[in-house]
Amino acid sequence: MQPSRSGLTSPLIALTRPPAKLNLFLELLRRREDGYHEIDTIMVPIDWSDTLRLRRIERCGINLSVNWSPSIEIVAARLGIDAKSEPDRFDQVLAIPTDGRNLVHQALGRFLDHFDVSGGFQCELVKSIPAGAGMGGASSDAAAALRCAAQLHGIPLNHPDLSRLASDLGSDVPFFLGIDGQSCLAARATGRGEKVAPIGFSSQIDVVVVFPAISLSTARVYSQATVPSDIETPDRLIDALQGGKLEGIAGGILNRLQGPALKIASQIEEILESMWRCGLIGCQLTGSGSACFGFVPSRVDSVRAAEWLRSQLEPGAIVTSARSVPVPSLIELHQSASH
Ligand SMILES: C[C@](O)(CO)[C@H](O)COP(=O)(O)OP(=O)(O)OC[C@H]1O[C@@H](n2ccc(N)nc2=O)[C@H](O)[C@@H]1O
Ligand SMILES: Nc1ncnc2c1ncn2[C@@H]1O[C@H](COP(=O)(O)OP(=O)(O)OP(=O)(O)O)[C@@H](O)[C@H]1O
Repeated sequence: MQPSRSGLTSPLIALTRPPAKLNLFLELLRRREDGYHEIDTIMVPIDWSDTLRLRRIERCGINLSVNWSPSIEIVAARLGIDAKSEPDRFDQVLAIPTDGRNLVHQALGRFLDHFDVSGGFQCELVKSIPAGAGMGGASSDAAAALRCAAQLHGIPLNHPDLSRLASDLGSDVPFFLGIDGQSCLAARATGRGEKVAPIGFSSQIDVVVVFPAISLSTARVYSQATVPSDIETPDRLIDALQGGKLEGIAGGILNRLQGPALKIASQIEEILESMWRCGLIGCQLTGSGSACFGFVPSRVDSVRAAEWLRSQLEPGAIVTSARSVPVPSLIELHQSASH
């Protein structure tokens, strides 16, 4: 803790903005005995992000608050969900737990146990990334919580135990944690997704992302999927990413979970059709869905395409222009105003 002007100590707040991810490529290699699938996936983080603030407290345990940005009412209105007439749908899409069901709560609990540190954490999470969207929001929040907790306790961010904790929390969490503190704009993940290797790639990618107001369960989508007999590799996509050629990137994408997700939620097909009609290229579902993305050549194009799609799809979907950013997200340290 840092001494304040009054001579008393004032707790530090760690602030970070956990990004969402898009799966540009996702192939299923094998179904394992433990129910997971061996996958080969290429992920890019994007600047559609949540905000997480963490501080140490003397009291044991975790105190987590979750709010939506700009507010739950505004997000619900954009999604066309009415809390009074559709309470179940409202809860399914917008209710985010603040207890041990939240991956941030689990991450911080495991951190406290594993490193056997005293006290607890107070955490404020502001959600912007939709849940059950295939954008890895919960996983990114969990990785951010682990990194902020380590930072506040003076544990090196490349401590190998953090990777183990991340992998135990979920298959997508290690990607957001970063590899040995290196920053990367794209990575290939194998195993069940926990073995992450950065891809040497320095350009930025501009996309439009549409969340169609449906939360899909990752386990359910995987359970409907079939491992193909002809397995594809992401080599063409990796070459195109390294060459910075948009047409090549759009031509190399694949998502083996798109078929099963569309079977569960056929309305995603209409969203993809609108995206193609709008002139986006390489339109595809991300992860286990329900969000979809398409590429554009520049930021100006993504803003323009997002505006047009918004006029067609909102309310009923959230349309956002986004750009690739590096993982892990930066951590800012601030002195808390009160203590
Ligand atoms: C779809 C992706 O987001 C693509 O990046 C990930 O593969 C999912 O990662 P995640 O949300 O972190 O998933 P986990 O929490 O590890 O697993 C949730 C459930 O999804 C299924 N699952 C997940 C990952 C994987 N490689 N194979 C699976 O079959 C399992 O039924 C598992 O019980
Ligand atoms: N921090 C969190 N943010 C959002 N959802 C959370 C969080 N912690 C737990 N959840 C629960 O997890 C589920 C969705 O998680 P998540 O947002 O990771 O799904 P997803 O976007 O489909 O991600 P993935 O790509 O990993 O499958 C919801 O049921 C939600 O209630």
